Amino acid sequence: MVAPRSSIASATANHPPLNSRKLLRRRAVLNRAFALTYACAIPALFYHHVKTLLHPATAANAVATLLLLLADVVLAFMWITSQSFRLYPTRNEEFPENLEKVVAGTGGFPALDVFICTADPNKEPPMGVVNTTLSVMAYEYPAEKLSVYVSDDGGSELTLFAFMEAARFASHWLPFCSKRNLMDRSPEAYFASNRCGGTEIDKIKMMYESMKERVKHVVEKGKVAEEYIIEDRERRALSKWTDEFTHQNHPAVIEVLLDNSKDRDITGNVMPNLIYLSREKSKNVSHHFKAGALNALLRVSAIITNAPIILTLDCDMCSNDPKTPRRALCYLADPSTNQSQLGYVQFPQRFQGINEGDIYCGDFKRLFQINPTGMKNGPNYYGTGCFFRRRSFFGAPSAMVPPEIPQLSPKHCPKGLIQSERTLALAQTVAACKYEHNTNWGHMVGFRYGSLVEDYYTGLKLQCEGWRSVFCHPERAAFLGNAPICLIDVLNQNKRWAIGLLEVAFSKFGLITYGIQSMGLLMGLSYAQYSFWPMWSVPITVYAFLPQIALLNGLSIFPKVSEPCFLLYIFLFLGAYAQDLADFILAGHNNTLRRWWNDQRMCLIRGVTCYAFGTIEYTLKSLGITAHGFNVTSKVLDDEQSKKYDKGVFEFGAVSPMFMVLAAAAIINLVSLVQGLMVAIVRRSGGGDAEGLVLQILLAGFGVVNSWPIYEAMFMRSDKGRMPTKVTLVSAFVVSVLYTGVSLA
Ligand SMILES: O=c1ccn([C@@H]2O[C@H](COP(=O)(O)OP(=O)(O)O[C@H]3O[C@H](CO)[C@@H](O)[C@H](O)[C@H]3O)[C@@H](O)[C@H]2O)c(=O)[nH]1
Ligand SMILES: [Mn+2]
Repeated sequence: MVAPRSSIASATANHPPLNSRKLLRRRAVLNRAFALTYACAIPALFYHHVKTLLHPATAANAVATLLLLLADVVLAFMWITSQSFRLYPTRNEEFPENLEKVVAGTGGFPALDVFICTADPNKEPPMGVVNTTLSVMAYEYPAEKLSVYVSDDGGSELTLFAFMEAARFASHWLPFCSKRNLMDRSPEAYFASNRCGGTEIDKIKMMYESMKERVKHVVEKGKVAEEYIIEDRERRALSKWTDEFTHQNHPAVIEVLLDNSKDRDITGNVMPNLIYLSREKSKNVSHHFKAGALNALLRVSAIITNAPIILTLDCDMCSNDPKTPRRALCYLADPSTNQSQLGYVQFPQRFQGINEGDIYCGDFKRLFQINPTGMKNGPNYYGTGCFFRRRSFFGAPSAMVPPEIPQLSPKHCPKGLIQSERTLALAQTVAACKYEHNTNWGHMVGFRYGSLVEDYYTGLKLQCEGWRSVFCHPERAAFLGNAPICLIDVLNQNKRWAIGLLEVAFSKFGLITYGIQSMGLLMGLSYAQYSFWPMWSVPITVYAFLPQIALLNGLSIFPKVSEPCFLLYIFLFLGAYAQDLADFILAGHNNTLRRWWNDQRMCLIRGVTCYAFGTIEYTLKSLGITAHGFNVTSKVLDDEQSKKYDKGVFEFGAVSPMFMVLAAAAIINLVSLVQGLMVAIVRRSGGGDAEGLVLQILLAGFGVVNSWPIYEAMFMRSDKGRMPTKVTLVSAFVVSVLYTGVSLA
């Protein structure tokens, strides 16, 4: 990529520009000035802590200061690493209208292989996967260059059946989309916007509904009934599901559902390839979750089409703009950028169906939209919505690591029909579960193994090898996915991320020194910010409990109002919050104050729940005590839950230890606020002063305001989503034990 100096457009004498990259100067200057000021305040805080530690008033004060010091060290570390996202804020722009002219000179559009992963027909309804698939098959891209591969880790005949139906429907749907020049090319999204009228629309809508009905029926029955099977080849494919076939133990299944060398849509036009793959599974062989699925896709697609460009998608990430591949090519096919180093183009994860206030921070704006604009060598990989150069999976830009057989090399040109016996037999071999034994797959080649966040880990390794990336963030979302709408699902997803990030943090590649050496200071810090992300649990937990317990005991642990350090605390707190708010508002897309407030609340909630529990689970796993897997997030939309979510009501309902800690934090903040205010009033009326308690009272007040939905769920609601009584009782008990324990000490 071009260096981020000022605005640089990619035009040369020979062709019009395809992209430009602009440094946001004013924002950069403001961020840098603020960073400098803040950086002076942090040592002052540590000076204050050390001074207190050297002359503590009581033993309790010494312990409290030590814990505060620990919390503040982590906060300072997080602050330093987060600056790496703020010093070079940039904005990229693409000019897809110029693309055709440019690629015409270089042999036309490159072939594109799309990978879609699904893992469980119960949590990921096949109709959802079908919609994602249809939306990308309908891309405005030469159909003879486009192949869509669906990986089914659930090994489910139900999913295969849904795709047989989808292949038939596609022959009507694709010409319908291009004739009407639709933007929404996922049928569900298109019909949901209620466009009725016109016999043609009614006809195709009926066709879609009847397909949906059949798939729904088959999924409900859990079996494909004979009457649903139309062609012989479908019967043959489905007959692979014998009694011995289970999702953990089965041979590889590869079905070419559409073949662009012969299949045509109803208007006689070529259709893209559509290939179903369920890699071989055996209980005794580790399959490396999604990374394993993607590597199987890399190999099988290499044998069949071997396109130089690859798009990876999660099963719920529908295309929302048919021109997206062209946008990605504005970078990947730009003759004026340094082609030999650009590894991937990442689009942000954006979501549909988020409620108005975004109560669970489903948007993850900082992670998916704000931070990537500031990463110097380009964003990390987010697992979905990312266009890769196939070559980037085979070693550094300058030193290719060849695969074990030449047919898998990115340089290889597959010959012959994609359905020839030889091709399919080789594809079957590379989809075998033992195929990777004694090869470089997962380590030097392909998506990387060893972390539950295979996306983050793979991006890190690619960038360490010298690949660069680009963040492409058009106004209209390129893809739209589903965010979980139930608090426990959100927390479990984030817990999985926390565990995966720690797996990277404590590997050789997670070391900050390694990152800095390979990618430079700022990129090293950016990646460190993420891999140590779960450490947020330390300061958040300390600040959620410690000052409050001290307040309950009338113990002052922060400076008095009249001391200069009081202002220091106020500046550090308000400064960080104000900057976060400014970043949020400037990022656009539903940037309301309310959303920001809910976003910061979720940070606090995650701090005492999933980050803390993720750290514990990671530790237990490292000690060999427990094991953990990839717990797929449910994409099923329960009607009642959706309604509640749309109203912005928090959903607790589950008896989870995470909720116990959360409830305990909420209770202790409330109780300590009340007690603190009473103590302050008593002291003042007795002629004394309560200046030393002011910061603690303010903090408890902040905790209480943030905990409002938790109090409601504990004391004011009677619906299924309220906090289970058991959780409330256990946490109240924990708080009283803490209180008595500390007051006795
Ligand atoms: O063994 C597995 C497990 C998962 N998946 C697929 O992986 C995708 C992501 O799974 P999901 O449960 O939706 O996880 P999220 O936490 O929502 O996903 C985020 O985090 C993951 C890493 O934990 C990344 O892989 C994703 O791209 C990223 O969107 C889905 O399409 C699954 O079907 C598989 O193919 N095989
Ligand atoms: Mn997901």
